[in-house]
Amino acid sequence: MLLTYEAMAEAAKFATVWVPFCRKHGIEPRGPESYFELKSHPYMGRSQEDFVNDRRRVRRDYDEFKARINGLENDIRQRSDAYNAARGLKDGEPRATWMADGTQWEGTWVEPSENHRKGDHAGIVLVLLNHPSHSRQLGPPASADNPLDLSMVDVRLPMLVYVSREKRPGHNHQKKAGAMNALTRCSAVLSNSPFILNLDCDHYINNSQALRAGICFMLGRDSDTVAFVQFPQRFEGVDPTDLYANHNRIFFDGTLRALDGMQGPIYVGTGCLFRRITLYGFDPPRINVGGPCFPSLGGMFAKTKYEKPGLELTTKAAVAKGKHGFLPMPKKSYGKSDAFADTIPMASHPSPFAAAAAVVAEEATIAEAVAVCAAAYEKKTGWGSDIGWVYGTVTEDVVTGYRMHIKGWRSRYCSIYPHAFIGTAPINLTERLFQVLRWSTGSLEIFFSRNNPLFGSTFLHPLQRVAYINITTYPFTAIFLIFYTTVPALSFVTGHFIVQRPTTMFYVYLAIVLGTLLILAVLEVKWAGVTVFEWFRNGQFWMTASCSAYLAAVCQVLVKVVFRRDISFKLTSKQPAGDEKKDPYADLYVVRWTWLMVTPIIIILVNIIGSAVAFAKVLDGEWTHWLKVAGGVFFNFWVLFHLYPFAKGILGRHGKTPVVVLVWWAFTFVITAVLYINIPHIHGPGGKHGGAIGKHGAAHHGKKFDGYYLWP
Ligand SMILES: O=c1ccn([C@@H]2O[C@H](COP(=O)(O)OP(=O)(O)O[C@H]3O[C@H](CO)[C@@H](O)[C@H](O)[C@H]3O)[C@@H](O)[C@H]2O)c(=O)[nH]1
Ligand SMILES: [Mn+2]
Repeated sequence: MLLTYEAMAEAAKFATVWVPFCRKHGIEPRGPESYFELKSHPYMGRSQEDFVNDRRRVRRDYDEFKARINGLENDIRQRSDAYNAARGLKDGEPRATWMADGTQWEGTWVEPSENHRKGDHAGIVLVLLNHPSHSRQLGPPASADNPLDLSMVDVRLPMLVYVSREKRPGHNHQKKAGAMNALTRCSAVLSNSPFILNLDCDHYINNSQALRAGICFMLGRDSDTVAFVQFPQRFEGVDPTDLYANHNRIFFDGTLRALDGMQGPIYVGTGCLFRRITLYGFDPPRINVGGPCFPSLGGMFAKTKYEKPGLELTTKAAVAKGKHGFLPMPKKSYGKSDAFADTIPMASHPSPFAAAAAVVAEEATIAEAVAVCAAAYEKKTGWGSDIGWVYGTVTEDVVTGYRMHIKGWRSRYCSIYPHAFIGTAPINLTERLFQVLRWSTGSLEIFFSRNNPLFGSTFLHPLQRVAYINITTYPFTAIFLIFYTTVPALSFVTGHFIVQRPTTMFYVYLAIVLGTLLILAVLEVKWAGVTVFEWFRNGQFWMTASCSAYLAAVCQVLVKVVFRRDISFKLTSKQPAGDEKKDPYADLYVVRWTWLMVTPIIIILVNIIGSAVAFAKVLDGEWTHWLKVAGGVFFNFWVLFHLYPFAKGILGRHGKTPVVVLVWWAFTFVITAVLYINIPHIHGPGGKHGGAIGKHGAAHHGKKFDGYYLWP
């Protein structure tokens, strides 16, 4: 979109002031919006006058910059109208969108028309900021049109390029994975940096040292086997009590960190630093996937399989094979561009900086960059299967990292404070459920693909394989969970119990399961630094997601596997443009109905009704051993406790009042109990008076007292 391009152009212009200002005064965070919103006193410990003046000046520039951005949409429209009017367009002729320099925009037009609409437009590569020089470049001293004294500050800016890949109807553009692959080729031609940082569009850099921290894991001793460095995802804009566990603390601070002790964390799609050549399908120079916990276990495979592979162009073997001969895949799997293939040996040089000749973005280079973004570029190549981000699943991240791990590459986890990157998360229940539906569907898609971790190569650390099996099968927990959360409550209504009289084995089994859970909980809270409250939130949302989204994912993927139907998805909606000043969490209380909500609602009802019936049966004298019933009722309440955030969510604005959910639940409970007691035919003939009449009733009676246990 032209709007994106012009916004980037404005940002590039503002950066010439902002970046030197940040370097001069050590500003943190580097996002101007977050920086100017800081509550803490910004003057502390800084040489007063110079800083205050600079800050005031930059603040003004920033406000003007924001105003210009907000006006862009209008500017573009007016400018285009003027150009179109000057051209004397007739009715029905397409109304072009015009760039500021008086040329027609090659991408999507404000009024879409042929070749200029979403999914049907040319590829565009526009260089906003060119390569910086290799050496330091000091700025000018203060002057009339440049009030900041930058004579002691390096004013270089990194290269900045706008890329929009070609889109044509009838081509599968492979969503994000396809976008990343096009960008990878494009950047290879333009700059070919040996490392690639990947961030989602809803993320920003919050700690200017993040890149340096990540690179340490790539350049350190013995680090040449590290394929990528994954940072935990952190979010802002999440409601303070994190109703739907958007922060995902257990996953980021427990699971990912634990994986660091084996072969390394999985790739989660954003906040990840890649070694470029791993994306091209290269093998690691050595296999040393042991990690600190189980070195011998991981290292038992072919430790010396690769003695210094021919990664360097300069080795005799590589020279003998020729420039392209040493690629891990036949040259044609990389596509038609020779210019792109030529960049690969450079990127794989062990000391890339020594080898990198300064690339200059001139016309021929840019034409090549456009060519590698063509819609048909990947036809009959290895892109999306053996090279680059992997296609065929909506969670391209997990499978892309997996394919590196099975080659024997390692990955590292890098958590720093202040958080490296910050993104946004969907706080609306429906959005959140759909997000989890997408993740769980994607995971299952991997399980039912050629990338099933059961069959991955033996270079995969054994425990890492277990982790990958977990990551690709977890949605199946839905089936068991639905059973656990409904059958015990239903047993109260029907009077049939699965476990009639608990055996010793039953108790032993129960103790083992509970003990394991407890150990896990202690580990997670003590060692991952997750608070008990966050731990409960994670449990609560796990149950909500499992009985709704996971279940739907299982059904969806089974349909895909059996009927070969493709699954389509929409993006997680970004923060709504509502009145954020009034209530930043307004979206939390918006109720948007979806089928995903049906199962949790049924489970809530079943559990309330189950406990109410049990209660009524005791009151009624039908069951006399009420203490035994209490165990089962407690279990029902335990289920309800987990679904509390969900219940709050579906009540919308009413859910804002804390007790409202409980009032509803109590109401349902009482109504059910009263109905049960007063409508005799519900509980069978003669039930009210001890049920001595029918054979049927009596037969039940004896058993009921023993068996409220339902935990198989
Ligand atoms: O056609 C597409 C779709 C998505 N994206 C990018 O993908 C990102 C992730 O999409 P989002 O809607 O924000 O989904 P989330 O659920 O927040 O994403 C998480 O889960 C995804 C896997 O399902 C990963 O790809 C993401 O990196 C990870 O943050 C977006 O920011 C875009 O940058 C594209 O470039 N093209
Ligand atoms: Mn996102």
